[in-house]
Amino acid sequence: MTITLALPSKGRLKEQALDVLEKAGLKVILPKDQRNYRAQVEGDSRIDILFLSASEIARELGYGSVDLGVTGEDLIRESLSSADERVQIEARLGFGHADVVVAVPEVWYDVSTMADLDDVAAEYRQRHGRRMRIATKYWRLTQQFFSQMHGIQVYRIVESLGATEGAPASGSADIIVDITSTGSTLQANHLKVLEDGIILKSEACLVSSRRSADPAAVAALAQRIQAAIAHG
Ligand SMILES: Nc1ncnc2c1ncn2[C@@H]1O[C@H](COP(=O)(O)OP(=O)(O)OP(=O)(O)O)[C@@H](O)[C@H]1O
Ligand SMILES: O=P(O)(O)OC[C@H]1O[C@H](OP(=O)(O)OP(=O)(O)O)[C@H](O)[C@@H]1O
Repeated sequence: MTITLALPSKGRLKEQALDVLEKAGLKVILPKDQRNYRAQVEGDSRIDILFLSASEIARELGYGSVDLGVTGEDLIRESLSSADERVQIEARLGFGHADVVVAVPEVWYDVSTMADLDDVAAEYRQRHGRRMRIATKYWRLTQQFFSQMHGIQVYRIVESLGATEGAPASGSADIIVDITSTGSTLQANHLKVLEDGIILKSEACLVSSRRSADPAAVAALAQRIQAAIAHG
């Protein structure tokens, strides 16, 4: 039986994911044709490597169609309901660090906490004739954080698939929930993170599916990678 291990096909997580595997003695033989999304590990035919986008990896782990994968924790928690019942985080990999945060315009001088934002949201309709709008691609994390954790119910999510930080200035939303690492994109767009507005501190993780057909083999492979990380 083979194990399917999914790796990011592009973007910021790809190279470091390959490096981690190499440290564990798993050298991925990259296909000559960049559009071929399958690969093998040198000297080990029991592992099938599949290159997918980081968010697809999260979804496929949830379905159980891949056994093990490397992706951001933000994408795991956003893409899967009851994530902990469907997947297990086997290791935090020490790269791809980024926080999912609530940010508001810097000029909202009276707003520095979620409690302040709750006050604003409550008054918003009266003042502006509509609900406060939040631009994000993180629907699930936003709803959990606002509604369940902070009891804020009066808002509307405006889906944003890119350049989210530009939404308040362009007028398509009032505030945002997005990922930040250096903070420079927020700063350039005159947005500030609320003091208690960190929803999730994310990093790249090695994640296993709880629906795998061969849990013992998956656990053994995960452990091999964990051991390599532990030994630097
Ligand atoms: N500065 C950053 N901005 C965005 N994502 C970051 C940053 N630093 C680390 N990450 C992590 O990288 C992930 C995005 O990875 P990548 O850029 O490869 O994906 P993508 O091309 O946006 O993926 P997809 O096509 O699946 O949406 C984020 O979800 C997060 O876990
Ligand atoms: O805090 P910072 O270091 O400024 O990083 C945060 C920004 O980086 C990402 O966008 P990116 O430009 O990489 O494009 P993306 O939307 O395709 O991820 C992310 O969506 C933020 O906008």
